[in-house]
Amino acid sequence: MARTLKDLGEREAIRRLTAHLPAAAELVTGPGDDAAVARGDESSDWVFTTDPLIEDRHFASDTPPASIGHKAAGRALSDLAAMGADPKYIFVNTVAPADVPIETLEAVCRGITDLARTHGAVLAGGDLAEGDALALHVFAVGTLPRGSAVLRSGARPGDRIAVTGPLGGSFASGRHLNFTPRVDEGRFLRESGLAHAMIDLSDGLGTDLRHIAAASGTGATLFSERVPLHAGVDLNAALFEGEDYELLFCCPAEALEEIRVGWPGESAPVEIGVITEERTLSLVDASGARAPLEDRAWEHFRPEGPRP
Ligand SMILES: Nc1ncnc2c1ncn2[C@@H]1O[C@H](COP(=O)(O)OP(=O)(O)O)[C@@H](O)[C@H]1O
Ligand SMILES: Cc1ncc(C[n+]2csc(CCOP(=O)(O)OP(=O)(O)O)c2C)c(N)n1
Ligand SMILES: [Mg+2]
Repeated sequence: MARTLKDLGEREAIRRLTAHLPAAAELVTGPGDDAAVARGDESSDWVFTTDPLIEDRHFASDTPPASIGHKAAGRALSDLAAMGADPKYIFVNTVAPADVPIETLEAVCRGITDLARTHGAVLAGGDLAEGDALALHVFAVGTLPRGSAVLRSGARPGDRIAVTGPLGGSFASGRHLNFTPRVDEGRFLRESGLAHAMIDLSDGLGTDLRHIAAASGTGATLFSERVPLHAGVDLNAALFEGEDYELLFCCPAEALEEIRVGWPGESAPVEIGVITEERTLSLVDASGARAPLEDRAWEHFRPEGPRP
């Protein structure tokens, strides 16, 4: 019997789709990171990413159009931030049913361009096509000095794990629609040269830390009482709900103070754990008790997964 996406889940399906792709000389980082990195001129690299935003999957149908645009652009900018890139260009393919008012799409577009401008990017093009539900497919292009992208794969045993802000409750609070992508923070971490690895938290800390550990060939320990939580949410929300769009990065313990001193954001990053040589993921609570970190964050095609 044919195996469907529902049988495999999003992560296994992506693994299969990307398993045997041919390499290209100028492509420094292909599938597997928050964005791809390609050689530009002798002093710079290009960074590319794409993300869909689909009605009833990523936003409810009654969402204000400007918020839809903000979120669509914010997700792609967050991926560029996770590489430490300077955003440059955004493209958007808009898919919409025929009865959508033009004013709605104009407001979506304003949501995109307002956020893009804040982060130094411009809307450079796209396409418009008819479809059954509103969907925005955003492509974002950034740049950074040659060889300086912060990858998922650079974490080393002993590195401290830190996040740029509180987690959990993104969907219930509406933060998934109006978050600020951590572009300035990502750029600062890249410029500092102090971060060994970085990822943006879209699927949930539990899964996204797993991506860092897998790419780096390490494990990780999280200290549960250190994970910063948004008001009114518990640790499980922070670990498994997703859509926080904060950055998680790994750096040597002694780098944390220097990072805090130069930090461009409002609140300093919070140290929540440590990278381990042993390739397992675990949670240590206030009493020192250790438990395995469950593997059950957000995944497309998995209706039994945690849904808000
Ligand atoms: N259908 C696909 N074909 C090729 N590469 C893919 C596909 N889907 C995802 N990828 C790649 O797999 C990696 C993980 O994807 P995803 O989980 O969507 O990343 P993110 O959470 O950062 O948006 C990325 O590097 C992405 O480019
Ligand atoms: C209507 C609706 N249902 C559910 C959610 C919750 N949700 C949708 S996608 C997602 C995770 C992140 O999205 P994904 O497409 O996996 O982004 P990526 O990891 O590829 O950046 C979550 C928690 C939502 N935001 N809106
Ligand atoms: Mg995802």
